[in-house]
Amino acid sequence: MKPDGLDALLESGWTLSSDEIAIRRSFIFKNFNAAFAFMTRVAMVAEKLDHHPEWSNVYKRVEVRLTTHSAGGLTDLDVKMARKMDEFAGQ
Ligand SMILES: C[C@H](O)[C@H](O)[C@H]1CNC2=NC(N)=NC(=O)C2=N1
Repeated sequence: MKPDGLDALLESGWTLSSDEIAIRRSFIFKNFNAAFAFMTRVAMVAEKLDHHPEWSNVYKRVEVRLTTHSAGGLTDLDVKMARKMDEFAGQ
């Protein structure tokens, strides 16, 4: 069952994994400081929602994968996190 809002995310830069259990996006910032500031802001939301991204950072790039481990697929929480990330990244 696809969560509400997923299609809009997929039209705005997020991509669905081939097994359809996760979405991904690559964010590029102006420098490492901006990338790390983004990650810090997202970390606060992740703790609040008890929903955590899989991500990696190299210099000014942050690669994100969102899925709900307990559900084995995508839920409303992934959509919520993706929207927050887009907002914080100015996307
Ligand atoms: C015990 C704790 O609530 C769970 O492990 C939470 C933490 N963060 C989580 N994050 C994500 N992405 N999926 C989960 O199922 C999940 N579960």
